[in-house]
Amino acid sequence: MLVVEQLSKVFGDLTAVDGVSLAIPKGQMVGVIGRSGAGKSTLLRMINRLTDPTRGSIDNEGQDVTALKGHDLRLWRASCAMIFQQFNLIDRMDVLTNVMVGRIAHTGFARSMLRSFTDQDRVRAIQALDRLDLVPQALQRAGTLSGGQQQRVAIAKALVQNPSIMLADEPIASLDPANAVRVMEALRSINRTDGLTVLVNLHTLDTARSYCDRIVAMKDGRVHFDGAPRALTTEKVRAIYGTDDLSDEINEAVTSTSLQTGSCRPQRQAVGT
Ligand SMILES: Nc1ncnc2c1ncn2[C@@H]1O[C@H](COP(=O)(O)OP(=O)(O)OP(=O)(O)O)[C@@H](O)[C@H]1O
Repeated sequence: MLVVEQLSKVFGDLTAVDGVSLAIPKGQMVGVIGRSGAGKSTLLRMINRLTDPTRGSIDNEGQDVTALKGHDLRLWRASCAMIFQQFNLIDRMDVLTNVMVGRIAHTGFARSMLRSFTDQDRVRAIQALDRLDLVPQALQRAGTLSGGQQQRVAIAKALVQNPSIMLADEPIASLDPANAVRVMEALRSINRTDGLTVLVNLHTLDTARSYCDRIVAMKDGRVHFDGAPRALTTEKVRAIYGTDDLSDEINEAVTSTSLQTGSCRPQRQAVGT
């Protein structure tokens, strides 16, 4: 169980995250939604400890994450893998090496930079690429892949860290709908098959509804809704996104693009339905 209690982050005069408390059971897939600036990224960055909280606590399976330093902090960051909108790959390096760099917390920085990886690292990386249908691209330079492929390489790189939690900060925001579906399917498959806890920030309400067990909606740094997708009623959506005009759809301008995927995918929710 990942437990966040009264977590806050203050930047100067701005409270970006304001007293957020969440208890996330192992293996849950949680979508974090909300308008731009609601505090979604800051929340994920604090959980990974890329940003230090101003107040509050983070506890994972009884470990006080907020207190971690040095080697223990590096291990936490590895076990709590982060995926970003902009992939964070080294463009001129081949895909396989990019993925093996994910082993840095286990192999050490020097070996990783010298690209001195073990056969076991290579096997792990190829297995991860295989899961994401990327073995044919293993020796290609990362910068030559499509955005969707690069994001899947980033997921493979996260997988070789051997994480127990995966944090994805708007992983599909730069992708076209077809690639966005592949990335979301990959995250859900990892969640379902490996039992990894997944927290994913999304601009797309439909995507959160389609893929996540639970939706946490943030507004002005606070949790405004926390529950099952079906409990997120039109009224609640209106309040979260601040749409006053009751005849308006919760449209792309508010929730970004909508994904149409293969099965059991609800259509875009219109206000009043
Ligand atoms: N390092 C920082 N210094 C100052 N202000 C920051 C910093 N990081 C974030 N903020 C501010 O904190 C608020 C929350 O930002 P955050 O990126 O967490 O929101 P978000 O919901 O993820 O938005 P988006 O969907 O646009 O990424 C914003 O007002 C943002 O400008």
